[in-house]
Formats: sequence, C-alpha cells, structure tokens
Amino acid sequence: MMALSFLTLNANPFSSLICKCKASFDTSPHALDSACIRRAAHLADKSAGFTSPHPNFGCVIVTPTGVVAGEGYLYAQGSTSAEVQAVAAAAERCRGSTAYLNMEPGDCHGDNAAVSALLEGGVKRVVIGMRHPLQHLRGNAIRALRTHGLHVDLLGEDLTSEHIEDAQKACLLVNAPLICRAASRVPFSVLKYAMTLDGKIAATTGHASWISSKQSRNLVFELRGRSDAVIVGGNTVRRDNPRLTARHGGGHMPMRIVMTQTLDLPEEANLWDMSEVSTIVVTQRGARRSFQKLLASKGVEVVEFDILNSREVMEYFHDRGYLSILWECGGTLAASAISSGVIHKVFAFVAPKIIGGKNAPSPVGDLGMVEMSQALNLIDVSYEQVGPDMLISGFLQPLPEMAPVIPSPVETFVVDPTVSPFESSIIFFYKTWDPYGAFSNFSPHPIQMPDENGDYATWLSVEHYYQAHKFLGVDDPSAQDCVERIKSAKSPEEAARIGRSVQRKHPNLIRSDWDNIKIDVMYKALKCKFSMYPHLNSMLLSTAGSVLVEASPHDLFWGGGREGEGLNYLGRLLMKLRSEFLGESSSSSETPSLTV
Ligand SMILES: NC(=O)C1=CN([C@@H]2O[C@H](COP(=O)(O)OP(=O)(O)OC[C@H]3O[C@@H](n4cnc5c(N)ncnc54)[C@H](OP(=O)(O)O)[C@@H]3O)[C@@H](O)[C@H]2O)C=CC1
Ligand SMILES: Nc1c(N[C@@H]2O[C@H](COP(=O)(O)O)[C@@H](O)[C@H]2O)[nH]c(=O)[nH]c1=O
Repeated sequence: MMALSFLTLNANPFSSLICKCKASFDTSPHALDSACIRRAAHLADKSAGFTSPHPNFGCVIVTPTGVVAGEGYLYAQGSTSAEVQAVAAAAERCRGSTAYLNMEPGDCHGDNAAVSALLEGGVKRVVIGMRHPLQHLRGNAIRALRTHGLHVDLLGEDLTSEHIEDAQKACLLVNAPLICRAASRVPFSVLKYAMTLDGKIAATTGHASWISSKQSRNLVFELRGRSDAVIVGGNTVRRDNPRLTARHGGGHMPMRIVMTQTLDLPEEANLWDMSEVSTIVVTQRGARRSFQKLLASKGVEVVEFDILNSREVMEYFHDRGYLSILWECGGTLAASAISSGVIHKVFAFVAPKIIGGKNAPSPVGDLGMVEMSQALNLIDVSYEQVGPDMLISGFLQPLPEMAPVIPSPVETFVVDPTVSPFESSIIFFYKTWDPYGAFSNFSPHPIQMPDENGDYATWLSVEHYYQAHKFLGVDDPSAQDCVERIKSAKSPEEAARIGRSVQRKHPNLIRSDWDNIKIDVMYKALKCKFSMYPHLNSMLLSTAGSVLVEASPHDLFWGGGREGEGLNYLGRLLMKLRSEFLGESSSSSETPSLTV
C-alpha cells in the first residue's frame, strides 16, 4: 500500500536521497543536511497516530564520512525517545557524528533523556529541522546542547534553498497537528470525501457505497489511523450506518464523533458498537433526553452544547487534547465546518464515474458565495493516482507560522496589562506538554510500588498503575489478563484505553470495592511518583498557595470540568500531597471548593 500522510513526504528511500547528493557531486553540507532532516521527518511520520497527543520525533545519526550509523523514532509517549534509540544503534560510531532531528526535543518529563543521550553518545553536531512549537519548551534543548559545547544548527536559519525548504516543510507537516494546536484553539482538521467525476458524493437516493475504489478506501483507513477522531453528521449515520474504523491492520484506532442537532438517530447502529473503539455524540442541550439515556446505556458518551456549531465543537475537542480530526461527513456539515474556518486540509478522491442527478448531494453545501472570484483556492496542491481514482489534496489555510505560538505569561502581560504574569492563584494542568504537565497521571514517570506480597514492581506511569488496579485481585482469568495487558501497555494513553474499554464492556471484571478504594489507589501512586522524582517534588512544592486544577473538560471526577463543575479529585489529591510534603498535618483547609 502506498504511504499516505497529512504531508506528502518523498516516497524515495533515504539512501537514494543521499546518493543523489553524492552522485550529482552536490556534496555541500546543506544538501546532505536537508536530505538527513527529511529522513528524520520520514521516520517520525512512521508512528503518526500512535504518538498523539504528543509530537512525532525521528533521529538520524550520520558519521563524518556520511554513513548513517543509527536511526530511531518515538513509538508512543513514554516509550524510548528517538534520540536514545538512534544513539544506541550507532554505538561507538556516534562519537564525532552529526545527529539530525526533525524537531527540537521537548523535555516535558524532566529527565532530559534526548539531550543526555546525544551528549553521552559523543555527538559533535546537531541539526534541527524545527524548533519546538510549544513556547514553554522551545529553545530549552537547543540551549542545553550548546551549553555542553555541541554545535547546533537550525536548518534554514543561515541560508535557504529548494532542498532546505522541502526538508523544513516535511518537518512542519509531520507535526502539523501540534503546530496547529500551539497556534490556535482548534485541532488540525482534514475534510475527506469521495466524489464522482460529475461532483456527486451519493446518488439522488442518498446511496453512496461505493464511489471510490478499494485502493482509495484502504488509503482512507490509513488516514483514519493517523487521526485522533473521525466525525460525521447525523444524516450520514442515518443513511450509511458507517463503522468509521481504521481497518488497515494493527494501526491506531480513532475515536468516532457524531454531530447531531436533533439526536434523531437509530437505536441500533454500528457506531454504538463500542467493542473496538468509543463513540461520542455531540448535540444540542436538552435534545431527546430519553435517547441520551439509551446511548449512555450502550456506553456512548453524549456531550451537550448550548450552541452546536463546528467551531464550538472543535474548541471543545481541542480542550480535550485532540490534535487531529478527520471529517468524513456529507456536504451539509462540511459547508458548516468550512464556513466556521475549522478545516485545514482537503482530501478529495475523484472516481472516474458519472452518476448524474440534479438533487444528488455534492461534497460541500452552501457557502453563500455568488461569484467564482470568491472560491476558496487550495494551497500546496498534490495530485496522486490511487487505483482508478485521482486523489487531490491541498490546504484550505496555510499552516500557522511558528512565530505566533501561545505567548508566554510575560508576553501576555505585554499584550494585555490586565493579565498579571504573577497571578498564580489557580494552576491548571492537563496534557503532559503543559507547563505543569508533569502533574498529569499520563506523565511518563515510572513508579515502583509494592504488590500484595511486598515485592516491588515497576509501573510505567501512575495511569498504568491506576487502570490495572481496577481489575487487580478479581478471581477471573480475564481480569488477570487485563492487568497484564495494562501493565505492558506502551503508553499511558494505551493503558487508559484498555482499562476504560474493558470497564465499559465488562463491568463484572472490576473489583467490587473499586469506588471505595480508587482515591486511595491514586493517592498512593501519586505519593510514590512525587517521592521518587526530586524535580517533580520541587515543582509541586513550588505551587504552594495555588489551587491545582486538572483542566479536563470531560472527566468530572478527577478533573475540573468545562466550567468548574468537575470534582477535581486529581487536583485535590495533589494539594493534599503538597500539604503532606510541606509538613502540614491537615489538608482539609486547602481542599478547594471548585468554582473556577
Ligand atoms: N461520498 C462521500 O465521501 C460521503 C458521502 N456521504 C453521503 O452524504 C449524504 C449525507 O449528507 P449530509 O446530510 O450533508 O451529511 P451529514 O449527516 O454528514 O451532515 C448533516 C447533518 O449534520 C448534523 N449537524 C449538526 N450540527 C450541524 C451544523 N452546525 N451544521 C450542519 N449540520 C449539522 C445534522 O444532523 P441531524 O439532522 O441529526 O441534526 C445534519 O443533518 C448521504 O447520502 C451519505 O451517503 C456522506 C459522507 C461522505
Ligand atoms: N461513499 C464513500 C465514503 N463514504 C464515507 O465512508 C463512511 C463509511 O465508512 P465505513 O462504514 O467505515 O466503511 C461513510 O459513512 C462516509 O462517511 N468514503 C469513501 O472513501 N469512499 C466512498 O465511496
């Protein structure tokens, strides 16, 4: 199958790129640098979907004679960093080498693993394709490497050329969702549709299976596998009864979102089958409460909105940490999403078929335009043949510039003097890339906890420990198997996915006292984490006087909720722990009433 990505990376194997430089006697360091950075971006792209919501990192180590000595890419958050893998693979050949990184490493875990590996491996020069897009992480790794005497170059900062621009583009594209997140309040959204040569996405009857070829549809599975979620409108659910799963074998499975105003949806639908992946239905506040209950009984999450429109919905999923959304809706919802300015990229599969029909639906409904001069022009358009179809893709809006990233508190103060950078009465944390992201259960800090026999076992994160304890001690082989699967999950996200989906599907496997003990389980794990890592302990103590709130908009038990309606138990436990570390006997005075 051809490799498909949000970017269109050169499919040529790396070796040919290097050879090209050499064969044409273009031995300039810049030609080699750009080829190696492209390779790093290509490697980084291999795990797209799995790393989310974290960046994709690739690293290539090249000896002074131009030989690739080691390579690596980040498989998932919490797994071994690309730099550590590449340095290990290069072994002795690392000394004096150049390391190529598609993006500056961001050390949100406080262990500086990537930088340390490059230093310890004896790398002499580091070439970076792109600075870290998140302001609070940007520049830290570059500074650390330079402080230790390494020569660090940022591709394209001293000179530019076609090769360099290509390589820079590859770096931007491989982390487009993260860049988008850093610069705006919505995830990176791709609108994909399949249409006939006469511009129809279904027959007049609404029948649409299939317009595009099997090859194209296989490619769509890949696109789904690269996305955090796939979204459709209510009509598509009623008409197509889609599954929206990524069926390309072993890939990442996106969440499924249905956007419906009426909530007039079938009682039985493939999307309510949660055995493979979950579905979230977003709807108008107050819509069909009895149907909401029915969906809840099937494990489908329903989120109500006062104003249900594409932008509000995207902002909500942005706040939930989603980086990339694939829109597989019909023309009505597509027009609303385009009008709201939330669509970044379009993938149009054009099949050499004609269906006709004056009322047959087209991919984009009314945008209110009356003259061709108003048409939206795609940027950076690509054309690829896929089986008998033509895939046309391009951007509806340019990727955000790297400069205007989220301003630092001090910069915010300059822009808006009413915001004090020193006002810290509430500290929000959620994703591990946040300034206080290490407070999250998902921060990849392994903990060592005693089991029931007093033997110590290592858990890759607090989330691993917490999820596994839902099933611990249950006298059922499936529960024991679940504990093992969670324990060996490659990332905290994967651990949470397993734990939550088994809990939803097989509530009988959950230990009967779980609701009574879960806070205690979490507290023990947090205490261990903040005792084992001195820098985390200092970070926690440095927040003294501030209320800590886990800014999860959807977890109303551990998080603070969208409007402060959540119980914020994670924040409360951290404050309790902070009091304990500070030597205060009681935490009750600190427990906040959450009206944030
Ligand atoms: N060839 C292709 O690639 C595809 C073809 N199709 C075909 O398209 C047809 C369906 O098209 P269409 O009705 O446009 O698709 P959608 O169902 O995807 O979108 C329309 C629906 O979205 C819901 N919606 C919620 N909020 C909004 C909003 N703010 N603005 C607009 N809609 C909103 C409404 O659901 P509700 O009515 O429940 O309130 C509305 O009816 C079907 O025949 C299907 O087979 C669909 C997808 C892809
Ligand atoms: N008809 C059509 C598409 N339709 C989209 O795919 C959905 C069905 O997905 P699934 O149930 O997972 O196979 C459907 O609801 C709609 O969103 N996609 C395409 O690539 N080509 C096609 O010809």
